Amino acid sequence: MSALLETRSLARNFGAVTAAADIDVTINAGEIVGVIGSNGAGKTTFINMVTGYLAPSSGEILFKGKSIVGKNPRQVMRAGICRSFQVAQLFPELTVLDNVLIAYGIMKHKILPLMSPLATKANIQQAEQLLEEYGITSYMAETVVTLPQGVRKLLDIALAMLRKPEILLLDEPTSGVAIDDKFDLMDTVMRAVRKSGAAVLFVEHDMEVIARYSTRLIAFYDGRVLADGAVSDVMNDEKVKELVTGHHLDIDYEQEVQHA
Ligand SMILES: Nc1ncnc2c1ncn2[C@@H]1O[C@H](COP(=O)(O)OP(=O)(O)OP(=O)(O)O)[C@@H](O)[C@H]1O
Repeated sequence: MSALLETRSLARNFGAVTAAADIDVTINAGEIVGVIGSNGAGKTTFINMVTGYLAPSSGEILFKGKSIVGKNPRQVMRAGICRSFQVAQLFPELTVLDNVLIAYGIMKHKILPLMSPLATKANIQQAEQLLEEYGITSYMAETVVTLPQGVRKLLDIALAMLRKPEILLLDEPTSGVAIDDKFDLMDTVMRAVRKSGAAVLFVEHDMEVIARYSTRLIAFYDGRVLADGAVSDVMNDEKVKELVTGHHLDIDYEQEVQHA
């Protein structure tokens, strides 16, 4: 079976700073790949390169066997790779409904159709369905700026899922979300992901979230892949413990994964 996404010797420098070096990562259909790494390890740089927001200095990115290096973010998105951001990319002064309608408008017409109305009955119905799937219908009339962080994150991810991507890349989906709400948010996202069949790569600092939802784990350190494999193997890797997670954690990763 050929990989859905494959990077080969992917690298990116910013002047003298090596943000990514020699990154060989493969994602297969249906995988839920967690990514960990301390601040500055290169996780966002990796996502930015794969989604066309940042040009690699060298290396290759293959999606279903074809190079996507040089494609812009919109082309990558249309090809089937969508993403969310550490800080949700939404129109903060507009309502949740308006944000969804604009996303639909851009998706259907490629550019925002200024002359044709977005708020048609059919579009609103579709938007309501989407918001219902993510459990945020009650926020429909609220402006984004007033939303709790978890709802913003869900909305951002819901909009990324609109295009029915084959791969969804999530950059810290639970950052800034209250501890009690993290699992609810991830349960909602994973339910939608399972329904769509998309593969997921998600960057996450919360090890309990990683342990519960990942089917595989990659640890980044200093712009490189330090370890890649089964969650329990990576978490028990001595280098990962020393350089990424520290020795203090006491989570039974086997148990967590089995019960996710
Ligand atoms: N636009 C940029 N210009 C200069 N240096 C950058 C730029 N973007 C990232 N870097 C540097 O590249 C390295 C990797 O950064 P990156 O944001 O990918 O790390 P990260 O693992 O996502 O960190 P965090 O967990 O803090 O988000 C860091 O040293 C960072 O300072």
